[in-house]
Amino acid sequence: MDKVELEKRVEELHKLLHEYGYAYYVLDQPMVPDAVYDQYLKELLAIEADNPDLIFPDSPTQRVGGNILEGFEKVTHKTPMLSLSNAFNEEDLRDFDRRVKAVVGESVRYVCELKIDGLAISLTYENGTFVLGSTRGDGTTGENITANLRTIRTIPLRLKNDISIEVRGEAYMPKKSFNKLNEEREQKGEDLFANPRNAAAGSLRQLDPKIAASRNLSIFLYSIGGDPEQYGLDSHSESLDYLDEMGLTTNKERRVCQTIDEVVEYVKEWHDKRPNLSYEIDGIVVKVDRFIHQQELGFTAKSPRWATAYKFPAEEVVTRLIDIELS
Ligand SMILES: NC(=O)c1c(N)nc(OC2CCCC2)nc1O[C@@H]1CCC[C@@H]1O
Repeated sequence: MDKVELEKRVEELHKLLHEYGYAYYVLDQPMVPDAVYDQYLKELLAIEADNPDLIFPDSPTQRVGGNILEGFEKVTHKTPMLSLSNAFNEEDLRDFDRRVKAVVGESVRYVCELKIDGLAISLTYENGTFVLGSTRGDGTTGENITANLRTIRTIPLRLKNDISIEVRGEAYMPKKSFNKLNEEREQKGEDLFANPRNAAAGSLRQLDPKIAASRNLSIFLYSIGGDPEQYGLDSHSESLDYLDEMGLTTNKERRVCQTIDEVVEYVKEWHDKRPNLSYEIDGIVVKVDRFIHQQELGFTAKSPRWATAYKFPAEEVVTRLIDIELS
């Protein structure tokens, strides 16, 4: 093939492999057998080996970087990554609802989301390509962990549309991966991670991306940084559907609630269903849905007045650490 035909073939292989990867990792519905995926990947690797100028940052071959970093650069977030006020019981939720209605009136609508117990991160895409990933840090300044985030298969290296957008979410380690990792560490006499959140944070702080790649991390995205209305969106629930359309992963258990009674119902339902989840949650996040209402409510110094986190009590499990000490 001449150069032009090679470029065309590389573009075709990118498109195929991104589509197969999305179906496999995000939808959990493989489109082709692994052997077919591997064969296309091998073809792309061979073309890239002979034509390094055809290696692009969003190539599926560029997920696990080669070199080990010296350290992490600092990243200043364009808009601060806020924290959440807490609610500990039904009364706190109803107080939140009263405070919200005092400002925006009776027609307020909420979105409830599972509160993923992981590490808050930010992803920046330019013209559809993933260019920067960082930790929340202190809310204003985080660490550049792009190389490690590229290894997370549910983070697309290229969006469905060539938009520029910053999105925020929670990177997490599924319970099964956490237990398997601790079993391996126990075999090797290494100290254990206390919980999946620490394991995810520890994995994303590795300077060698190969280690992060081996930890089977995943992610749920839950908000757009900056002004979501620039994408023609009027509410938080719409923005989550928009992220889905872009090929980003959001948590499908979310629910739009027309009243605080429905919110209370959702909280009770997930308090009972929590142990069956394949990942850990530490509560429910309740957000006012319409952006005009969010703007009327505004922020305190560190968290929005239009959102709160209902915290579940710590899960009643005897941790493996105690098991080991007693054995
Ligand atoms: N952990 C979560 O699942 C979660 C969520 N589903 N939604 C938000 O909304 C942000 C945006 C407005 C203020 C907080 N934050 C979440 O986690 C935050 C990140 C930093 C502190 C909380 O853990």
